[in-house]
Amino acid sequence: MTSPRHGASSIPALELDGVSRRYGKVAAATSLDLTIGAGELVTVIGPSGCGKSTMLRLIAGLERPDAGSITIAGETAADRRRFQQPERRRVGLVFQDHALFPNLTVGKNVAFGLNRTPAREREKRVAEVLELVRLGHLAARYPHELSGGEQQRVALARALAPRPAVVLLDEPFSSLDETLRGRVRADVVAVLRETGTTGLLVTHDQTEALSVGDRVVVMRDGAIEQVDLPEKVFEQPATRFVASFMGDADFLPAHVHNALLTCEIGVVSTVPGWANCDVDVDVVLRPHEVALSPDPQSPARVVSLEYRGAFLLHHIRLASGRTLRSWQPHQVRYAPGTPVSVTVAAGTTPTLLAGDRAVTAPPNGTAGPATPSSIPSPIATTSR
Ligand SMILES: Nc1ncnc2c1ncn2[C@@H]1O[C@H](COP(=O)(O)OP(=O)(O)OP(=O)(O)O)[C@@H](O)[C@H]1O
Repeated sequence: MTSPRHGASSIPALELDGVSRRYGKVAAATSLDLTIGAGELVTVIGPSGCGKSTMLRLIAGLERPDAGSITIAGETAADRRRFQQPERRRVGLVFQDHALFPNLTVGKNVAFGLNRTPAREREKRVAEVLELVRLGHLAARYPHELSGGEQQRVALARALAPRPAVVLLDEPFSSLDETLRGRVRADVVAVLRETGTTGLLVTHDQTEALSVGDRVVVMRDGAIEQVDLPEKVFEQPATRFVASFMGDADFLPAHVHNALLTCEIGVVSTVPGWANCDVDVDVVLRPHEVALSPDPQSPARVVSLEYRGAFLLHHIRLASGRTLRSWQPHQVRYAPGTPVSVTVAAGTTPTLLAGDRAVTAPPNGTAGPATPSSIPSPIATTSR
């Protein structure tokens, strides 16, 4: 979703500038740079231990950065000299485990962060945010009398009540079962969007990261690998790691010569700006970009099938022994052992890698700008 957000102001809701944090030998955050506009919803994803929670804890003021600065709605929250305590930061928190006070009613839980607000105004605000999450009728209940999804909506209401500049959500849906998860996610995202709230949401789920975020932050080993629109992160990954982490990806050694990208399965595409070069790269191919057709002459073989519900993932071994994966619809099922010709699907604009980084110009810089042009129609590229 990339809809423009109302309530947007020109002051970023959040700015991280060179933020670093170590725990002994572990670099949990390394020179993080990130600017989030008011009203934006940004998702953060990366392998376990890559520093996602550390980033949120630094923003919330639960950790001090070793270096760099954090600015929330134009106010310095942390830098070399200053450190604002968590309760003074305009940040709301929503965790996986809801973290509601069990001995307080829903209404009192939501009122908790409003202790400096006059009583009448506090009551009004509690009623308002509970209405927003459609739980006004449950204000007198205790947390244990609510479902998991309702508890998470209360946690969101509590986070929103003091009108924070940014809400940090740390895997807010991961304790919910699959069915409930989708519903609660839709509810929470709708509330964030309706209220124009800026959000930073950590998730382990790639589909969630891509579908919920206006932009996606991909982290690895304490550093940000890429911050981009969801479609860019998926279709134009900046690194080999992002390509393989955000969805299935296979890599084949390839060569660009006279603006033609070729690899073991034949001509992949043209690369217009690479006219004068002769370079080795790797090409990234995702299963939906790999087309198959039975061909008794081909040395490529289907080695196994994986039923993925919406499609059948075919694992193919090429003549070199390298493997590729190809999505096929249900009615197409090539049994293991079937010889198949392998081509790149029409319209594919593949990512090229030099080493571990994506390149859009020849690595040696000898030619002009270059993005592989998509293939207008299938090119006969039987793997031999
Ligand atoms: N208080 C701490 N003391 C020492 N090491 C820590 C501390 N907190 C985090 N770490 C380490 O810092 C690194 C980043 O941890 P962090 O919890 O931020 O990762 P994460 O991406 O949120 O992981 P997960 O997805 O598993 O929750 C890890 O190596 C972790 O072991």
